[in-house]
Amino acid sequence: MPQIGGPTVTESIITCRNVCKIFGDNPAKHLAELTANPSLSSAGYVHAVRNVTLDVPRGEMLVVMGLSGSGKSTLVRCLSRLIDITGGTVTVEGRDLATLSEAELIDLRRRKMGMVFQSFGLLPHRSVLENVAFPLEMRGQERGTRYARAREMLELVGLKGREDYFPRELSGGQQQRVGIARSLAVEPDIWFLDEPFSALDPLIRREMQDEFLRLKGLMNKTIIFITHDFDEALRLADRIAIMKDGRIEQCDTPDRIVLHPATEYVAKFTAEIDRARVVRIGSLVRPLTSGAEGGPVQASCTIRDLARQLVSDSRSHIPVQDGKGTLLGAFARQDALDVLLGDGVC
Ligand SMILES: Nc1ncnc2c1ncn2[C@@H]1O[C@H](COP(=O)(O)OP(=O)(O)OP(=O)(O)O)[C@@H](O)[C@H]1O
Repeated sequence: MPQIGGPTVTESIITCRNVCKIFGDNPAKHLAELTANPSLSSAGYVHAVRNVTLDVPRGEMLVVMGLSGSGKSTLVRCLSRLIDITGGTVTVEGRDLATLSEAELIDLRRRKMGMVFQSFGLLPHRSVLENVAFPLEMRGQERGTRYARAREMLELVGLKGREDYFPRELSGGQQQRVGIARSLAVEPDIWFLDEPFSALDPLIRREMQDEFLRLKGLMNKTIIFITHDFDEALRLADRIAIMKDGRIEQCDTPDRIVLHPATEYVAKFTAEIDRARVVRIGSLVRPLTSGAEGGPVQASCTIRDLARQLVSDSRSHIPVQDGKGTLLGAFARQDALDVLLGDGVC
């Protein structure tokens, strides 16, 4: 079955193997004892991340979702070693983060990673312009170049004219936009974004989403993005990882998450989604049947896009082609109608 909208390059930039993060007095000792005796009580400890195994291909937009407290922020902090993991391994471009010295880690973050977290982390005694230019200063860029780039980014996030303000003079949403501008300024290979748009008003939020999609398309960035907003996730994600109690319940394309939920929890979590808006025709493609004739439809269309045609087209099987006009197979009109009408999982 073809994957629609997924990354084209499959080399992993980040890999996690059995990653655990336990908060408490002596988490490493507790993990070792727990491994020897799984029925041991964990009273006094919080298992924020449990046995997460994950490969993030270069260029992927991975969206992490889950209820509050499910471990999203902790997992993302483990991926950049902002916090040390208790068990397992995290590698970035093949380098095990646990083996890096503090200096190597800082260098890796500076050259490769950008981060936007819920707390904005702005420097209070520097102006907005200086805040955005700060990571470029750390990279040794000369003043004129870094200020020009910072101004460009501030305009992008709608803060032109506020360059000389201090963070305390801005609203929460504006401060968040400064944080986003700062992370965009360095064009990192890997972006970690923890609910970056949550304080933005809907119009700016959509513009920022578009900007992310544009940059991602242009530069093959890897983006790991936490959100509570399913619409945002569906707009942005190549894959969505759904977390519960520190575990990843399912990590899959939006199509597969809604059509084939791996667990009851994922089915419940996604129950309210209008599947016809998410599922692309490409995910229903089967080998061509002899009955599939006539004009093909595009694999990238959602079922909602084709609703009108599905109702009036009398063909039982309709051919499907990709963006280059190559015939991929056909889909059964009844399968698409089932999704459109909210009946059963295909
Ligand atoms: N520094 C810490 N010390 C102790 N417990 C922590 C710490 N940081 C996180 N936790 C706990 O780990 C669990 C996962 O927290 P985390 O912040 O990763 O969840 P989340 O899914 O990102 O939540 P939210 O959506 O509310 O941001 C929670 O039970 C939280 O209380």
